Amino acid sequence: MSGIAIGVVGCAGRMGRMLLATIAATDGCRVAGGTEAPGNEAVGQDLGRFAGTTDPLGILVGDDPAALFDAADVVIDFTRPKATVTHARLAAARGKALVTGTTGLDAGDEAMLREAARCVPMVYAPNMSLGVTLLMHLVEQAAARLGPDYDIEIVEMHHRHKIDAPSGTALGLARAAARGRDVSLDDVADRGRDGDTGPRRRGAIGMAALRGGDVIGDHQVIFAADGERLELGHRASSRETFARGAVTAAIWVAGRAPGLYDMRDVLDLR
Ligand SMILES: NC(=O)C1=CN([C@@H]2O[C@H](COP(=O)(O)OP(=O)(O)OC[C@H]3O[C@@H](n4cnc5c(N)ncnc54)[C@H](OP(=O)(O)O)[C@@H]3O)[C@@H](O)[C@H]2O)C=CC1
Ligand SMILES: O=C(O)C1=N[C@H](C(=O)O)C[C@H](O)C1
Repeated sequence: MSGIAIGVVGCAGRMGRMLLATIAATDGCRVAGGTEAPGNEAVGQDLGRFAGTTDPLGILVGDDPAALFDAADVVIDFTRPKATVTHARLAAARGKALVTGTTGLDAGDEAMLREAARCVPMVYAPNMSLGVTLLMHLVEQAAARLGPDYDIEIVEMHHRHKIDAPSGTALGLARAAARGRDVSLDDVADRGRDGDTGPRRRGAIGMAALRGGDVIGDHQVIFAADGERLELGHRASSRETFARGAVTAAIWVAGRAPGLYDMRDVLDLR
């Protein structure tokens, strides 16, 4: 069979299903298989059910990620932080490329990803859409030009099922703004205000998270000064935009040198 063989871990999830459908519809690649954790009711069912194809794909959902890594050239992971760390270790052990869009990883999880990426190529990005990748670039430039008289606030809204806050994208945008100002985000982040907060700290980068309904992903970055406000934003109206970015990343990363890449590398926006 021809084309890059792409496996999907977490293939029955919201992004997993969209990824299967996108791989099946994209020239130059094919579905190598998919997994869910042992005990998940999707295990043993035909992948076509989750890809939304009219015909079965003839591949069953598995629960053994090592077998999937062996069958694939690249694996895409949109799961949970601890599962992502396991998958990154497996990628390194099996010598296969990994694309991961999972958010909510802590500093230790990210250190594990960097370690695994010493052995294999890996793309890790909190938002795989072209629009958000460009937005991060624009936010960095705006933050560099406007300086600390412009208070930076980031507002995000997502569906009621989302389990991490602020979103990975909001943190990525905050990091981009901090880069633009040449400061460390850890020193200036203000991740949610409540109660007797006192006045705003000069130079702080604020983040606020809203949750509700079926919102796929809205992000707004506000630069508020005396007399004016600049607002840069993005609204995702379909998960397809993330899936297309992830499949583009999978095709791009296959056969690259080991290293930890992000969507700026994939889309040549460095
Ligand atoms: N970078 C980007 O562009 C985007 C990133 N995301 C991120 O992707 C992640 C997933 O989002 P979403 O698809 O909405 O979430 P879902 O909960 O719908 O999907 C996650 C899937 O992974 C499964 N899973 C959990 N643990 C394992 C494991 N060990 N092995 C295999 N499968 C496992 C879950 O199963 P179970 O339900 O049984 O736990 C579930 O089916 C989140 O972190 C989200 O923030 C989302 C959209 C875009
Ligand atoms: O959980 C989601 O749905 C999304 N998560 C990502 C994030 O945390 O930034 C990206 C996207 O906004 C959808």
